[in-house]
Amino acid sequence: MKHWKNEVLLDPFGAPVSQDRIITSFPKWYTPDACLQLKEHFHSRVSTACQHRNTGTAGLRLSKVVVVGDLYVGKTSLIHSRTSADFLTSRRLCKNVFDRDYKATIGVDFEIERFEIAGIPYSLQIWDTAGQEKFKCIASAYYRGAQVIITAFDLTDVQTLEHTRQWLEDVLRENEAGSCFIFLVGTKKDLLSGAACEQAEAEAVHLANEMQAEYWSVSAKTGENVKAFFSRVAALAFEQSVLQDLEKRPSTQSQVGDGGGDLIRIEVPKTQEDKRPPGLGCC
Ligand SMILES: Nc1nc2c(ncn2[C@@H]2O[C@H](COP(=O)(O)OP(=O)(O)OP(=O)(O)O)[C@@H](O)[C@H]2O)c(=O)[nH]1
Ligand SMILES: [Mg+2]
Repeated sequence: MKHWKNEVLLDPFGAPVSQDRIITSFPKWYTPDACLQLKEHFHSRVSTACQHRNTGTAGLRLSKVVVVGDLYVGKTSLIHSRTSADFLTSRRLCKNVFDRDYKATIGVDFEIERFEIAGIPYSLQIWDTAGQEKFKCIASAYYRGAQVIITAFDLTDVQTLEHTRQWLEDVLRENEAGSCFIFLVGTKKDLLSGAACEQAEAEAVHLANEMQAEYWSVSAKTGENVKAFFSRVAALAFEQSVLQDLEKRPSTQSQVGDGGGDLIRIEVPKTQEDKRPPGLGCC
């Protein structure tokens, strides 16, 4: 059983999240050719636990997301971007401001992104790392305890795609094998179209399968797929957290109830299939 090393509990009575961070149904993948899970609904045990407000500490926890990739690929812009057709005025995912000029990240930075998933508050702690070689040793000190790894590359620069393999290896070295959800994200989709875009995506999907990663193409400039992508990340991480919380309860039987009145008891299956880390080979 994995316990997230950076586990931090949040105030359950924080301010409500904005409407667009409310996730009620399981968000879909970008392409079925490179996705972590092809299902369209939350796991039945997770749905039941959410309905009965019996998600344990999962709803109070921060899940760590580490974003890596070459310099200038657009990691910071992706983290801060939200859907908007206006590059200048688009509200950022976390900060609600936008700066079109390049400002290299120095070492690391992080943002907390709050969601409400199936009625339960849930937060991602998104670590934005520097792509510049000279900051690598600082950034790598923060790789440990990642539940999600996002390896980003620039769709217009094939070299940055080739480097994602090394970035992933570096993060995986600091984490338990098979314990992380891995995403490969092609950025700056607005700069490519037609055959060039299809070609870049095909190469990325191929690599994503080798990396056992889920593939997404996004644009921080137009906001295309940004919200859908982070919703997908949040939902997968949330579901895994709830399932782990249910599993780590004292017996193999979990109580599902609202803390008062009658309780329904459900069997928590303990099959090999059930224990497999959901980040790998689920398609
Ligand atoms: N056209 C376009 N430009 C983008 C997009 N995303 C980022 N950029 C630009 O790409 C440049 C680099 O973006 P950053 O987000 O700072 O890149 P980074 O990966 O964080 O770079 P480091 O912090 O040095 O590792 C900036 O000038 C952004 O405005 C995008 O979706 N489309
Ligand atoms: Mg940056």
